[in-house]
Amino acid sequence: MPNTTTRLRSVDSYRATVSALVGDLPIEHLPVPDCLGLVLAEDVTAPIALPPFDNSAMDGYAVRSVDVVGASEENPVKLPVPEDIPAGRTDVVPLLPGTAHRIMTGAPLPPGADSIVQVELTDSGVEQVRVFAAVPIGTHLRRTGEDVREGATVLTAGTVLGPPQLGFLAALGIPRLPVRRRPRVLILSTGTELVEPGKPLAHGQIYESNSVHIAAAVQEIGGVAHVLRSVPDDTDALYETLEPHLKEHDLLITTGGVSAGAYEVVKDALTGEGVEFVRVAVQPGGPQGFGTYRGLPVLTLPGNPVSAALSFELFVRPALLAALGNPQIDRRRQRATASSSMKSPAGRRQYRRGYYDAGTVQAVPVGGPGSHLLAAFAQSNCLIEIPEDVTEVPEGGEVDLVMLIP
Ligand SMILES: Nc1nc2c(c(=O)[nH]1)N[C@H]1C(S)=C(S)[C@@H](COP(=O)(O)OP(=O)(O)OC[C@H]3O[C@@H](n4cnc5c(N)ncnc54)[C@H](O)[C@@H]3O)O[C@H]1N2
Ligand code: MOO
Repeated sequence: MPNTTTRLRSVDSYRATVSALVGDLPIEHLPVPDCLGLVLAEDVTAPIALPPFDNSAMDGYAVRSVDVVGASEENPVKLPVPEDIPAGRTDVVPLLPGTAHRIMTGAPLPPGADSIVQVELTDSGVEQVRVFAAVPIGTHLRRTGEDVREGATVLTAGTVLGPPQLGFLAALGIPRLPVRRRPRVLILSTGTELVEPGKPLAHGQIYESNSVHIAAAVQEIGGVAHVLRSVPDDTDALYETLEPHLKEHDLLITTGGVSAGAYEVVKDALTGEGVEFVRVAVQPGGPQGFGTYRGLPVLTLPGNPVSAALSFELFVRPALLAALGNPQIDRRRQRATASSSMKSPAGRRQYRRGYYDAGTVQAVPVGGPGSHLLAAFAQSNCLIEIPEDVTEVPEGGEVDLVMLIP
């Protein structure tokens, strides 16, 4: 009897299943430059103040403001210049009343000085200097702790580390950061018809593309992708290919071989080996599998390229982001009006590829619902989400979008 009674899992419950399978990644202390895109696992306090010492914001002369009162082009004030203080000078050279030290940007302010006269307002003298303008106290000074006080909490756990955060933490002299380890994801495509790009295609063969998409998507969220050579529809080939790699990874993602045909290599190889095959109420992306194969968490995605990509987007991406400690696991959403009508199967949440036009606030469906339409996906900037209980969206109807761009 045909198996038409398999219970469909809801999108939300399957998301939770995948997140629980992936779990949290362990915390490790990584060199700051290696942390781009990772997430702080603990709060960071400032080990030093920034700036760490009072210093000059300009190339010029450190003076006491009272010594240059009344200075002008016509009546310059002449001061002897006993010291030159380039940036990086570490000894302390106090300023005596009635003198000026030549000083460069970033050099420590000499005790006794309270202002900087920038070089453009002087004759640039070396032994002595003529100052052509008065400066109020505090001119062109950068004060200790003005940016950060020593001991202050400067970034909190959950902060995503981009270039500004990494540069700032380096400025504090912090060499390593507590972050959750990058997920190491093993990727295996299956299908006898698959050929590596660059090689000739025979009739009936296609280029393997799922692993390229999935690996890029893993890397985009901070993971490390390890792509295996694709395997034909042969369970022994699948076991042998996986065997050497089961230990050093956090997750295995396979694509293909999970539906109802005669050669379902992933289903055949992993049924009874800790992997459960289910159907999710989503289109594309219905046939899914999850479990643990010999200690390694596994997600088996359907082979159709858009189905595999959407499965990653809907289930794997949020799970990996959560595993990394990222508080922002969902894409930005947007309301829009549909530029044309769309049909959707009853009881399934459909994701159509779309183009969101911010000017007209319209969502334009790109291509049809078919899960082989790769060009349409590549030309999209959003997914149009059609809920389970909606079978038709009329032209001009309101839709929710999942934005694929920031
Ligand atoms: N009788 C039924 N047939 C199908 C059903 C079903 O319920 N009953 N479900 C359909 C749905 S929905 C999907 S999705 C696919 C999933 O099938 P598989 O996971 O077994 O995937 P394959 O059959 O191996 O491949 C499907 C399709 O995708 C191409 N493909 C596969 N891997 C790659 C790759 N790495 N790169 C590029 N393209 C790939 C493959 O050539 C096929 O065209 O099953 C439906 N059928
Ligand atoms: O549900 Mo399949 O994943 O449409 O293509």
